[in-house]
Amino acid sequence: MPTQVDTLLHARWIIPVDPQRSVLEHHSLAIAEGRVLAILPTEQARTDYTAGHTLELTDHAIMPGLINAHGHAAMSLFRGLADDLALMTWLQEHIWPAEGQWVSPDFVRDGTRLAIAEMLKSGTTCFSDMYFYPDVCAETASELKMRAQVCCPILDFPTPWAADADEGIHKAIEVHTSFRHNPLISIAFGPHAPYTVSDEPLKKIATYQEELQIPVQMHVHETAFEVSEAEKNGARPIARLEKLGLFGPHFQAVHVTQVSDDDLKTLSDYKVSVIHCPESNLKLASGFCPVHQLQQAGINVALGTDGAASNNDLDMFGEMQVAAQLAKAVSGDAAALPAYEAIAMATINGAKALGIDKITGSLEAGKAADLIAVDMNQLETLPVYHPESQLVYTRMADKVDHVWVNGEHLVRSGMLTHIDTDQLKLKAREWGEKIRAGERND
Ligand SMILES: CSC[C@H]1O[C@@H](n2cnc3c(O)ncnc32)[C@H](O)[C@@H]1O
Ligand SMILES: [Zn+2]
Repeated sequence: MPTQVDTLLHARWIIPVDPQRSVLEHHSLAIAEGRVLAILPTEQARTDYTAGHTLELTDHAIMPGLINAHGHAAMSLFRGLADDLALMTWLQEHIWPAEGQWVSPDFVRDGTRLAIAEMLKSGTTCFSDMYFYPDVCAETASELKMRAQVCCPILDFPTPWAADADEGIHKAIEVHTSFRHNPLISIAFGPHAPYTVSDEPLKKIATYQEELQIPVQMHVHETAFEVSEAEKNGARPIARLEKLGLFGPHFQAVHVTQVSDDDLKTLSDYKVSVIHCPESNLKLASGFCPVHQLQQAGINVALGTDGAASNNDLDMFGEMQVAAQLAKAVSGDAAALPAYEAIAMATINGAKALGIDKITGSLEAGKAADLIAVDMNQLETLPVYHPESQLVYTRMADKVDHVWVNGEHLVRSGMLTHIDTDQLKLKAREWGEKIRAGERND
């Protein structure tokens, strides 16, 4: 008797992102109760399983859903507001004033919805966020059935979310408590950067991290300016964070464009993950993350888009392509970051960084059914010798036909099944008009 499952997918290729780096041809994937039940040859699957829903994906590659390991989802409403500027000018003269004027729970809800729709449609099934009103972000992700790590912002100075760092820490613990039992959401501390959070709150975060097992994500060594200014005050940020007791496998260092030999050893010794955001680093002229060097030191490197205000999209396929190309240019080695490794960075390495690799990040029996099907039957993808290469080196975000998160079919034939995109566009235009006119109506 064949086993009854919820969904059966017969695919031309499956890229499970397993340690063997296998690409399976003419295989099928069975989904039951939100999880991957089995991956097996299609011929066998047709006799072993029956399903409520069956899809013949004859021209498709199935792979794990992409994990966007760093971003600021609600900033999608600031997309294109301030372009062609260096990080500190962009932040201090444009973005922080705009955030002071516009950020509210409604702004975060509308911006996060817009971002989630964009991410899902382009194959992202899990994102990490760091923004004000993280409770609203977590609620929105959960409502839209998207997996997320939500990092609660902590800064020394007043923001729309908290008066100071102590209040930020206190509120982070409250948000952690509220979402502790949500299967799609995990909560992290989000101390913004070494130059915006002083030693005392950082020590408190280290203590609470250990006690409550809450991960920590922070912008670290984003620019040479950040590092040289910190050195004038006594220490490089990585050395300072180590001394404050913040480092461990739970720590996610975003950007890391500057690394000395000592920095490299510290990150590797403490098993810190690095989140590489190549497009944002290029656009803000922040520097180049030495991915090849980090990987050779055994450091886990994941990928993120950063916010749409510094990118200007949330397309993880684009991020894989730029990461692979940039690694070759920076190291002078065309073998640096081959396509397969770019895919691993955008999937299993992201899951490892976020501490959810037992749940997602690869296609294995027992893991959540977080996966995507990409149409390879396109003028710019044919013929297909190595599907991984096509997925990384050509434009693929608009070829994502199907997306499942936790077994829920959220994108079907390129269309979001549960989100009204016309409504989202209307809201985005309304915010754009208000922000352009500079008028606030609460
Ligand atoms: C703590 S809430 C997030 C805070 O970070 C700002 N931000 C967005 N992108 C970057 C970046 O690349 N480096 C540093 N800070 C960034 C965002 O505007 C919020 O204020
Ligand atoms: Zn960022």
